[in-house]
Amino acid sequence: MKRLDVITIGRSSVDLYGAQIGGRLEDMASFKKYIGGSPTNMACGTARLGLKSALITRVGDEHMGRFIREKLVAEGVDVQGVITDPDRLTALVLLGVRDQEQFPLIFYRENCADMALCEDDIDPDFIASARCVTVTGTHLSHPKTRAAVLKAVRLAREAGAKTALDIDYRPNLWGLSGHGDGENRFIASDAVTKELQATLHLFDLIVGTEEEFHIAGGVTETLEALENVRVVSNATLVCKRGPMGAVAFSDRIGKSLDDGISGPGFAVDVFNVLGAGDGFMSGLLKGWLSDEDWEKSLKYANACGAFAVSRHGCTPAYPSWEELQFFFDRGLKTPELRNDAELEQIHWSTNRTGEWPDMRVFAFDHRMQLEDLADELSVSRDRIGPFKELCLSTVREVSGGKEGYGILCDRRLGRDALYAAAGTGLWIGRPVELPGSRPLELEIGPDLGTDLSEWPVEHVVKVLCFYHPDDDDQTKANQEATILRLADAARGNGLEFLLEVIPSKVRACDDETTARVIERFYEIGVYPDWWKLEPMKTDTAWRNACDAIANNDPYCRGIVVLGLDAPEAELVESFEVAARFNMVKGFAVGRTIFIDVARDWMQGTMTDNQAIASMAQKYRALCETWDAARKKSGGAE
Ligand SMILES: Nc1ncnc2c1ncn2[C@@H]1O[C@H](COP(=O)(O)OP(=O)(O)OP(=O)(O)O)[C@@H](O)[C@H]1O
Ligand SMILES: O=C(O)C[C@@H](O)[C@H](O)C(=O)CO
Repeated sequence: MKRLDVITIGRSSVDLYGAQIGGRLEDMASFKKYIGGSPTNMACGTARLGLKSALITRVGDEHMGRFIREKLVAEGVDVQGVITDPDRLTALVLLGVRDQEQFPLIFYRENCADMALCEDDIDPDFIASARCVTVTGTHLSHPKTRAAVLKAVRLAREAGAKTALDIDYRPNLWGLSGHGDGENRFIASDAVTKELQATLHLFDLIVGTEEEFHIAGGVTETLEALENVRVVSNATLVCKRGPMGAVAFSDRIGKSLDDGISGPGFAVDVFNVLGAGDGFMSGLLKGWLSDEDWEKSLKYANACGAFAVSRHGCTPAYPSWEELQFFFDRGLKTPELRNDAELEQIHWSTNRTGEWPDMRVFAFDHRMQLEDLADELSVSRDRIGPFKELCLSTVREVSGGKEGYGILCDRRLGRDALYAAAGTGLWIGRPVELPGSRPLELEIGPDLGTDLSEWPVEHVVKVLCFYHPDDDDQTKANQEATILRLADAARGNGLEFLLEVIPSKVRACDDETTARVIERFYEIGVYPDWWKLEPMKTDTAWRNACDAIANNDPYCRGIVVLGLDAPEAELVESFEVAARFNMVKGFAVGRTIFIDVARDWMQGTMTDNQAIASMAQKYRALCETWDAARKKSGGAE
């Protein structure tokens, strides 16, 4: 049994995708940053479909190289074969969606890292660990990279693995056109045909568009080109036909393209054609390597290609396996897949990266309470920011760099702590509500989307709403509209969303109350990544709440229990009940940890180190209590 299903090999880049649609690249004002490059896209696309994938490439020893590596890891791609080149820069691609057909594109690949890939980079043991090696055409364009790729293919064949080629013809990358012509997909060239034909016998599967078979076959008539390829290769040939889907020829090429095994395309609205081929190949590999027949493999491939054309970006568009199944089961509802709310929710929640099975969150996003305290003590409110930095130091000391810890911190008073926490591995939630407001008002805005567009993607949008299902209709409608707008803005900016509800501050609650709140928010279309719920006293109340979430959003990340300034003994008791439910991932507690310390430190009767030590002791004790409660429950439900 081999460890890996597929190794893809070749180029990797950062795709800087124009955020505006329908304009010239000259006029793009902002760019979204994605991983890119055909084999990189395929490694990610196949991993999403559940294959064990790896990539062989080179990236630069800088931020963009690290971005590619980290993103691949997050997507579940094995990066053993991703080499950091000490001298060269990671490749970049700048591109835009001009219209449904055109995507002006500039390759920044002068002497780039992935073109330094060489034979020594190919480790025979690594190649032997995979069931398939997949190559894309660009790296056949240069003697050094070609030697590396062909070594990998040869080793794969010797080890009994399958081999696949996506012709992936980019004339610009064969030196046939200038910098301004990156999007050109076909320039006839005998030299390219010759290079390609010399390798085609090495593959079991060859995939290309009609134009790509034209370059491989050396003629611009598709059937004749396929025949020419068949002369030099026994591979199954899969010819992509855009909206018409694709056709596979396992042996003889017939008299018409329809004589092959045809897989029809899906009738979707075209938003962005670039990257469809890599999505297609991901689906095809999933089918082929799962021993599905060509009909089924083409169905996977065409669906993945359709997802790609109907969304922004290449890899961000590709579906997860759960999403693909859902699409096949439910069927196409609207040709604009990116506007299919049900599908988008599954896309978002099943492709979200990072795991948070344990959440030990120190919440110090309090604003009103700390301002009141400073005023009461007649000390400057300027002391609050530095105090929040001590809170952050406390978390870092207790976590010791381990996973499963986090903070809730605001920007208005806690900017330095908030910024310092980025990139440390902590989970970071950031509040947006106007403290104490009811009906809910937000501290950001009024144009939420613009405000959130400035947030780092690792910040989770946290909102606290004092909401009770028995509120009057006006209050409910008002609060729901605000939450809905916020949830949309968070999603639109690629940010996770945490919804905290505290019904008990409004009126009496029973075992159904929290579950009713949860049901209502799903009913209006709010799907929080996280729920922050107050401690409930009974198993029944927790079970009702967890069921309400599981029934509406099986992919929800989970719940954190809040503290409400409860004494430690009470928290311990509430943790024990909550920890019996697997959906509860941990706690987010604040004042129980910091309020006494804040008072002493602000008055000047406690040093920084004493403050950290005292808070660390309380926070650590809570972490231990949570861990013990979790362990005792045995993760029961
Ligand atoms: N308009 C469309 N409607 C539905 N599906 C499409 C459409 N265009 C492409 N696809 C799907 O994507 C597959 C690949 O598309 P295409 O032939 O454009 O690949 P490509 O040119 O290799 O893409 P890339 O831009 O990644 O190089 C098609 O075979 C089909 O399954
Ligand atoms: O190579 C391109 O056309 C641009 C890439 O950056 C993109 O990610 C891609 O490889 C699409 O096939």
